[in-house]
Amino acid sequence: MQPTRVIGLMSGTSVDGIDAALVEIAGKDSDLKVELIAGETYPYPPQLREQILEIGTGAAVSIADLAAIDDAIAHAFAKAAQLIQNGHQAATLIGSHGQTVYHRPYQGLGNLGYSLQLGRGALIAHLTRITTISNFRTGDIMAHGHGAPLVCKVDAYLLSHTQKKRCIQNIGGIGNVTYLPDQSDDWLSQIRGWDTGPGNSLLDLAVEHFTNGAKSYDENGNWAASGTPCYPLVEQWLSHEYFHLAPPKSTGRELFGVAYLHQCLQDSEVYELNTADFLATITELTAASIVHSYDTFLPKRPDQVILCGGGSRNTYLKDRLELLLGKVPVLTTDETGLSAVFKEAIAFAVLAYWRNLSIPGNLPAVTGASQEVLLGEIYGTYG
Ligand SMILES: Nc1ncnc2c1ncn2[C@@H]1O[C@H](COP(=O)(O)OP(=O)(O)OP(=O)(O)O)[C@@H](O)[C@H]1O
Ligand SMILES: CC(=O)N[C@H]1[C@@H]2OC[C@@H](O2)[C@@H](O)[C@@H]1O[C@H](C)C(=O)O
Repeated sequence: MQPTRVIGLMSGTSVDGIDAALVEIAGKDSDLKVELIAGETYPYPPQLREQILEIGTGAAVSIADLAAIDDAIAHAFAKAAQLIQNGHQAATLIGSHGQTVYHRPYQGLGNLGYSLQLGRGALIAHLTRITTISNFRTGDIMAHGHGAPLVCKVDAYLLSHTQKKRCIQNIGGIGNVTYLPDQSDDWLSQIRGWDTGPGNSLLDLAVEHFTNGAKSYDENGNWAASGTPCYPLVEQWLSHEYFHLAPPKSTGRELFGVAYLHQCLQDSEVYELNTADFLATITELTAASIVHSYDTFLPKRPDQVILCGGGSRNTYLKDRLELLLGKVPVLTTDETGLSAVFKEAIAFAVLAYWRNLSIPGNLPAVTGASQEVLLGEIYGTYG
């Protein structure tokens, strides 16, 4: 069978830009093969980014303005799809995650979750003339799932190991893990995954706060590395109920966003921390919450932790994780041959490919859904 050329498009909770991955996909499950032909991040126009962040923090918006923002995001995604194909053979399918602006996890029967991704697939298909699959989270939510994390089944087929138990840890705005047992009998049913809590979201907001918006992240963690974490504060913050909630669980900037950062700043006042110490303490919270969740919710620590997402570039954060994990080696997916920065975009290309072949994309043991379901709505093109 000829491989299928697919574009995966993703903008995550950091709202730093649109990750586009042009890939060739073949196979279905254990024979799944993905080759990255091109990967690029296209920054949002600054005004659009501001609007997205604003509505994400609960600012009032008229329906007309919401429609305009939805379309502006779809235009930016379509442009990314067109640019990534330059100089390459064209794709026949797009998997577009869209831009999450609101996520309310499942809260029990009668209260399905609600997860809103903007950048409608219908417009992306119209603008690119390529069949586009979007709205990936709704199917799982309909089946009483959280609709997140969704990358776990893709991780299973691209990153599991015959003998090693692995944690694939994404550190985006929010952190999420896929626990992959070694490929013994029944390994698929033992896969777990959940959102670990803040990834870079609080750190990015803190850097923006301290630089009056001049900087949006702590490059390589250099600023935090020049400070010292305040451990009593980390302990205090780790008592947040989210960290103690058993999976399935998911979260977003609604919980670990601006309001939470202000709480952290207030909590830190009694310790009279300087800026670097505060950043070191926030970084420590990210690292400690990840390790705390493994120790609380996994049968035992994995043999390897494999990082992906922009946070895998934060060397100080990686060092802290290594220290807290003791003997467990910490790698990045780049070292296994899968791009750490484009892994999520690649995952949505695979999820679209599966949807097109009518293969379910969710793992009920991860999202809490009552069954496997097809993920994504298909938007074709009209003449
Ligand atoms: N060199 C670097 N040093 C430190 N941090 C970095 C570096 N490069 C990227 N980052 C961090 O990674 C973030 C972007 O990560 P990523 O694109 O994986 O997030 P996302 O996909 O938006 O989020 P999510 O996975 O929650 O949806 C940036 O906001 C920044 O905090
Ligand atoms: C609602 C939403 O967009 N959630 C994202 C977010 O970013 C990281 C974490 O929270 C994760 O659960 C999810 O994205 C990844 C791609 C997922 O669904 O697997």
